Amino acid sequence: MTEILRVENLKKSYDGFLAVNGVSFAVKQGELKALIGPNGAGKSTCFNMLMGQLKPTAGEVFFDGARITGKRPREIWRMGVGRTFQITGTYQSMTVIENVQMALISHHRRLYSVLPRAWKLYREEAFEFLKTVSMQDQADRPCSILAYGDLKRLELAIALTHRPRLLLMDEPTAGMAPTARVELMQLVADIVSEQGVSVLFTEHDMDVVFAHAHHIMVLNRGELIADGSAAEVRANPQVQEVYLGGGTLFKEASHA
Ligand SMILES: Nc1ncnc2c1ncn2[C@@H]1O[C@H](COP(=O)(O)OP(=O)(O)OP(=O)(O)O)[C@@H](O)[C@H]1O
Repeated sequence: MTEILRVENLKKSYDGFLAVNGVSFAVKQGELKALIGPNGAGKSTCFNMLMGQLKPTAGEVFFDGARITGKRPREIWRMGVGRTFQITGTYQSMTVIENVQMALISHHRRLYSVLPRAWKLYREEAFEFLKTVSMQDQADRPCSILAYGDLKRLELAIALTHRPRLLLMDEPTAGMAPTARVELMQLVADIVSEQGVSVLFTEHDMDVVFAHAHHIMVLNRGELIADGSAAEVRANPQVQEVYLGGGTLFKEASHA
């Protein structure tokens, strides 16, 4: 499989404190890969460097073979790296489909020229994206009355309008009920297998991680201590040591 993302010896220092310390890994095309680790391990710092929000202290990031280290977020996004956030960023005053239409208008770079007739544009295309996340029945509902899980699905549809080849998802299921979490990640897994998009996600819910990720990376105190299949990661003594306190990894591992 082709590599879509390559990270080499990435480091981030905050006033001398190495929050990310020499992290190297790759994400392949069509891969659903998780980055896990205890609180403060450096996951968000890592993500923010991949997306251009933070400048690395050292190291390199390549997307589809092109060096993207130090590029601005918008430039990286334009190249085909999408992102979803922990806090959803939809326009509450608009309907579901209008939010997707707005994203499509932005994708086609037509924001200012089309505003007077914006609500007629890309409606059919927007509807197709809503179908991808099974929200076509909610197209004309205002976003302000959506359930949280539906907002997350809408956010996913919005991220897909930019046709990313790599999607970075920072705790996609945070704040959701357990059943809704598994459903959302099943949807992401379906999109990965149907569209060949790659997804890298951080997640605290081990049910979600071990049920869906093709490969799992474990970060601890800024260093990558494991990168492999679910079975390999569970069997890793260093990972076991890190998770022994919370025990979450092993609770889920026992009925997988
Ligand atoms: N702007 C900052 N200035 C100084 N230290 C920071 C800054 N941002 C993060 N840190 C520290 O860097 C370390 C890694 O933080 P980071 O938020 O990347 O971890 P995380 O794995 O995403 O944690 P969580 O799972 O709690 O979100 C932590 O010790 C944190 O306190």
